[in-house]
Amino acid sequence: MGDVIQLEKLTKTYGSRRGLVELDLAVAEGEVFGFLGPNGAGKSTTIRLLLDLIRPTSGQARLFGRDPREHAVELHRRIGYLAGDFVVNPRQRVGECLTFLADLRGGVPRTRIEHLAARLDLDLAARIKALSKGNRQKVGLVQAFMHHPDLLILDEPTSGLDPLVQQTFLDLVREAKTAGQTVFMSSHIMTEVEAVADRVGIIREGRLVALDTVARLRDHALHRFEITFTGPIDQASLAALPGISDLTVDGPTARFALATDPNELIQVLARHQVASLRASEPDLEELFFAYYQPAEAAKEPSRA
Ligand SMILES: Nc1ncnc2c1ncn2[C@@H]1O[C@H](COP(=O)(O)OP(=O)(O)OP(=O)(O)O)[C@@H](O)[C@H]1O
Repeated sequence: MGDVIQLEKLTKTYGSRRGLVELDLAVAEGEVFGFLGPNGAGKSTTIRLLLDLIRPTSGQARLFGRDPREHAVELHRRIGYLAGDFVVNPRQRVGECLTFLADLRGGVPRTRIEHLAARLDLDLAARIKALSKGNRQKVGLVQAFMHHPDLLILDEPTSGLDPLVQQTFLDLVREAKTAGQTVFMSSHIMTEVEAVADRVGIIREGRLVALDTVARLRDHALHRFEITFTGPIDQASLAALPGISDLTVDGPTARFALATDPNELIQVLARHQVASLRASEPDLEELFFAYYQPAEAAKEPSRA
């Protein structure tokens, strides 16, 4: 399988302002890629460059091996795009608007639109201007998914959606993946991306600061432990464990976080009597926030 998205040293400056700095990235066919970062990190800039809505200052983007500028019409037919600031004619009814957008893409069976609208609990008869932000976002989702595009590019797709509809959205992404479609979605929420993405890129201040599979990120994330001993606690052995942080001892109970695998911890525990042990799921949100810190703070050694 080839790469659907290839970015080479993609750079965008807005006057003297940084937008995106030398982004190298490849997204494979059939992959769900989560593009994470705080507000102003450069996610929308990347997406607009991909779609040739803005032009790079230097570097290049390729979609399906083609230049988005030279092959815009052909490429846009293969893409479902949800803009971060999705806007449509407010005077239209939802159904009218979606039929119009479907016709622009060569037609979509009415049943497909009805099916997606029903799953997202979207009223096709409502006027766009009467819709809440969340319901407008649903219109954006239907138009992005309805024509079964080879590539879905979704900028903050769950923005404004209630939790139930967010779950339906995640189901749609899983179904797209099963059907072999490629998904590139931006977000500032780790948990939603973690639930569906194969790989995650974290962008901060225009630069890619982490790129890995969700599985490997999870391996590197902090595991929190709470261990109650029956005898005295050997605090020195615990404190000497590689990757340990936040160690506190409260009577017979020690609490700490571990950024490595637990093998050495197990060796320490084997020398003691343990009454109970609790380990929490690795917290990717914490890892993510470690990458989120502003550049100065990030120079401090990070637990992640
Ligand atoms: N048209 C523009 N003119 C000037 N600066 C811009 C423009 N668009 C974006 N920027 C700047 O580029 C940087 C990246 O913005 P971008 O919108 O790509 O971030 P983002 O990660 O999508 O954030 P958000 O979630 O807030 O949309 C920010 O500093 C932003 O102020």
